[in-house]
Amino acid sequence: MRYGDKVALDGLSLEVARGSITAVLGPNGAGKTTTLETCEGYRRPQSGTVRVLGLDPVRDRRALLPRIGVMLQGSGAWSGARAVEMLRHVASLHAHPVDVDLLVERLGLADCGRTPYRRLSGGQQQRLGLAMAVVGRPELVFVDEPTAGMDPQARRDTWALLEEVRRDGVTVVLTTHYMDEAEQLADTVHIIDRGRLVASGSPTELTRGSQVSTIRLVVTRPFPPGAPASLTAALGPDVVVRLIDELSLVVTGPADASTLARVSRWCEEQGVLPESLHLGTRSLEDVFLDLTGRELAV
Ligand SMILES: Nc1ncnc2c1ncn2[C@@H]1O[C@H](COP(=O)(O)OP(=O)(O)OP(=O)(O)O)[C@@H](O)[C@H]1O
Repeated sequence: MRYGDKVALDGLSLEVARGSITAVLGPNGAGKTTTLETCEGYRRPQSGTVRVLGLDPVRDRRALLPRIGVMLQGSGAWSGARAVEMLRHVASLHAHPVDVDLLVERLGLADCGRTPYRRLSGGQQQRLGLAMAVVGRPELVFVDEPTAGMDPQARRDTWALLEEVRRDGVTVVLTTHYMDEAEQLADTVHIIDRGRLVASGSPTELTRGSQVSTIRLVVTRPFPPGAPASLTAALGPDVVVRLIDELSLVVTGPADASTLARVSRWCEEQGVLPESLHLGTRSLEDVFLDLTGRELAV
């Protein structure tokens, strides 16, 4: 898939199993939205084949549309319409919509039901967009960055709703650049970078099979200058110390109990107070870093 000379998707090949939640994970500009828009029939690829529920999304658009739900980035709603009014209207276009009041309640939109769309907060607009995508009981729903801009509680509510949708037998394809979202929700994750597929599998498949684990250290006050170098010197050459921000860093390597004890001793010597010290396995973010040499969060 190209935009003029710009290659947005390059030989991307992936499948989605019915009834699953599939996450397309990648940094900004990786090609996630283009992938969804191509599946939704908004874009026709210059080469390659796309089938959605066995149909060609461009040629068979009329047959496909009633069977899929789409949540676009930025929703596509009318700015003056009231939230619940708009949802009722979308529901009325479908043969067997879900109960609008229940959906409104479920997504915490009851308090802002009479608010015009343009006055909703970013998170409320996102939730309304999701409600409009699922209200028609689609077989398959595409959701683009469902929790972008939401506070932690709204994110968890959205995750719960997407899991509920999946329990009802609906296939969910979502894009995200939050690895915790993919880890939490997805049965299968496709990691894409610069328009190419770099890895596919369940979160467990992608993160296991390695002796490498991770220590995350969060401190209460900014690290002293030169902290990564001095911690590396204290831990030896087998580990990699990455400063995430002025209050947190990640140690990757044979992160066992003795490394944990040495990190803790280093904190004492440096006069920094740990807020948390967490030993875990590799995250999807680490997998992405291994595969591409770059951070996922950009
Ligand atoms: N209409 C367009 N015209 C030209 N280039 C485009 C257009 N839409 C996207 N691109 C480019 O194609 C590439 C893929 O963009 P896309 O929006 O699919 O990425 P994304 O992974 O969804 O990013 P984000 O997380 O920022 O939404 C990017 O380099 C982007 O700049």
